Amino acid sequence: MAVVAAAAATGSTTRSGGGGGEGTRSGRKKPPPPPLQERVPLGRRAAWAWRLAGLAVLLLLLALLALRLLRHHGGAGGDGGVWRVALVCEAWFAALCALNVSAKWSPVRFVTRPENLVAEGRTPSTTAAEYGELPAVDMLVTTADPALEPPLVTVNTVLSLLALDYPRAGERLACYVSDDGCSPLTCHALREAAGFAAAWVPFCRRYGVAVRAPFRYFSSSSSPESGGPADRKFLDDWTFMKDEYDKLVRRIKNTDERSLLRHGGGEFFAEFLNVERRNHPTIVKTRVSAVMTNAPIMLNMDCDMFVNNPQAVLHAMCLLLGFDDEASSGFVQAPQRFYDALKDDPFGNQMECFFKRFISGVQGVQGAFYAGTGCFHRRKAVYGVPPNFNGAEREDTIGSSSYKELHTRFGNSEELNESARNIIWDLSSKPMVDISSRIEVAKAVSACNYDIGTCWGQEVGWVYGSLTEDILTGQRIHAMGWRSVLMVTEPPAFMGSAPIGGPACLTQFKRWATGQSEIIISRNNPILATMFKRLKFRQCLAYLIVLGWPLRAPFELCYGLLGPYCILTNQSFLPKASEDGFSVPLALFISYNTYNFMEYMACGLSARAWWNNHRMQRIISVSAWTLAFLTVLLKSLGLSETVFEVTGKDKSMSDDDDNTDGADPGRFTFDSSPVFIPVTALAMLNIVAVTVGACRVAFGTAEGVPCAPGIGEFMCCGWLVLCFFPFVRGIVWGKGSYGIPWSVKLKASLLVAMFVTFCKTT
Ligand SMILES: O=c1ccn([C@@H]2O[C@H](COP(=O)(O)OP(=O)(O)O[C@H]3O[C@H](CO)[C@@H](O)[C@H](O)[C@H]3O)[C@@H](O)[C@H]2O)c(=O)[nH]1
Repeated sequence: MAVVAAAAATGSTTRSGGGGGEGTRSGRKKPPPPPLQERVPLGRRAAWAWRLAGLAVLLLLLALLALRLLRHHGGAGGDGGVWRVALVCEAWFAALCALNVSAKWSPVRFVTRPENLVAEGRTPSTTAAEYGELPAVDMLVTTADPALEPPLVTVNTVLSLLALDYPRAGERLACYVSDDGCSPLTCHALREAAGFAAAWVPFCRRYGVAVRAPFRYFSSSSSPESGGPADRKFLDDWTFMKDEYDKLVRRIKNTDERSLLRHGGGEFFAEFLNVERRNHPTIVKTRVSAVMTNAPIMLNMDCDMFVNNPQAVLHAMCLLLGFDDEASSGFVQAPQRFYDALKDDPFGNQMECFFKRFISGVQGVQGAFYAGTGCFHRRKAVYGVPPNFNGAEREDTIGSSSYKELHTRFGNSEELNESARNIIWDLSSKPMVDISSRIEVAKAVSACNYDIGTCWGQEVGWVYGSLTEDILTGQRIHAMGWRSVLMVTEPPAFMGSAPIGGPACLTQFKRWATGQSEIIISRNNPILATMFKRLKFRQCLAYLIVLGWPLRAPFELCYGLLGPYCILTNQSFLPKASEDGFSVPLALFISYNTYNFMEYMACGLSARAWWNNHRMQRIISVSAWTLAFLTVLLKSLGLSETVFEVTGKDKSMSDDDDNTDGADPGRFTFDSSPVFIPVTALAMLNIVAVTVGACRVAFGTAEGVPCAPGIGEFMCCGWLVLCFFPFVRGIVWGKGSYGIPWSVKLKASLLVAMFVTFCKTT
């Protein structure tokens, strides 16, 4: 792992201590300060309408379960076996639905008032001192692979962070970049960017630039809007900055990695070159920044997430400082938003409805989940300190039990222990005169074996043991008794790139699901955290929904197989149209989809976005979640290991010629990965089943064999064929990356043949 520590905006290498104060307070009586945030619950009527709609779907699911229990022989044409399988799957769906109703029961949002951070009577544009003592923030950017994450992407993120609006930003904001790829190119690019930042940051602040990632700023208009002589200076500055940025881009692109290695990649890079790459989040995000700047607040960013709202930190401060009780905001998470997002979310990965409906609901319980990027943490929460920890334990003198405890928790570095003590007991640290004097200490604490015999990775720092370390770490913070807040701003605080294309999207979903299953089967699962710690019961239920994604795979797969199985074996698992019970599954199908559709409408999304997300849910559960489920099963048997496959970021930024392939970026693409086999097989199977069923309807009666499956089974198969349409197209007429490779088709056909044989023998 390589670490580059970049001093903040003005290039200053000094900073004051990170006092976590809530502004200066004088002794004389003053009216209460204006609020920094406002809690806005959903209107009563709207809230009840959603609750009742959710309950209606749940009741219909329960009615279907009751129907199955009453008619356990499966009605006409059923052998009872398929009804029992359907009963188990539907019981699972009902449980999930109940969890969802609970999670969305009391949605809340918070409105932030950064203008009130300024002392009364002043305008937001006044000098830094008028903001009082706002806490320092360490901003931590991670990158891992210079090929998948071009250095220019990281550079833009860093530049946008350095240019944030914050009082005394030069002293109070520090930016760290960790590179698990140990790339000299990334290191070199950052050093080049540091020079550019010296001009870029003042330019952004002087002209109030809205988006401070240069690639976005300069791409939004080919020339600045100017209205006359008054803008002449701006025009000159703009042209200068554009030229400088173009030069920076050229310098970064034209750098040859070998020559960098020959001539040495810079002293910081050399210093950290030998540090092992593993468990980057805890090592770099917490330990290195702790011994250097030790800000009480930490902002975590993926390398492709640039600042889209220059006041993002001020908004976050409203939520970190604006509650009477610090426990209300252990961390503040901004929703993930994506720039140049494809229209109507064809890959179902923009998660707008998820954040607006589900996370807003969870916010009414114990708070938003930690989503890995765009999150402001209190450092003490990351250190595993419970909220309002008071100082009965303040005996921090050498030799006392708390001193020994610090060593056990944080390891043997005196500097790290001192910084931890300052954070835990809210003491202000001495100003850091020269952060470069801490290089040796930083190297010592960044060693992977520094963890041994300490609580790092378990009770302190980011938690090890899952590919989704973000959810796990957030859950641990909640289990300490902290709450969290979703920070919704206009414009959105941060923006990143969402992967496009089938392989990248399904790989990401598979990785997430693998990490989630790792949590659920471990001793870190939310049920234990509720039983033995302070995770609220309903928050635990909300965690179970998300962590249980991969566990849904076997149920969805079984349910998806029931339709074809019944048609192929001439049975039914749903009541016939002529039977009384038919109205129950029909009403369920209509009400579930209407409820879901209305959620998308309420979020201001299109009908197409709803359909794309619905379709992708079916595809993901059968493909990515099924594979994740199997991966974790093999891992728990000791037969395989899980690996973090990094998501490719926006290459168009650094590789202009690379983007010629994407004629239709919204169209599903394929490769020979095993993740495509299950859906391909299921798509084929459903087509076979519908064809066989149609033949039986047409010719079966003439031969005296009545057709047992009814309209329900045909609808199930037809619906799945519609959901899997991108695969059907890929099987039948897709060309190049739009077509499913023969190897996948062959393996899928083999599975279909096996299933049909199985149907024949039963
Ligand atoms: O060994 C590694 C692997 C990844 N990363 C960085 O981690 C971040 C997230 O990786 P990415 O491949 O972009 O994963 P995503 O699925 O897009 O990220 C989401 O999911 C991750 C796992 O839950 C979280 O860590 C992220 O913050 C969250 O945005 C990126 O900046 C990477 O450079 C490393 O630093 N070291």
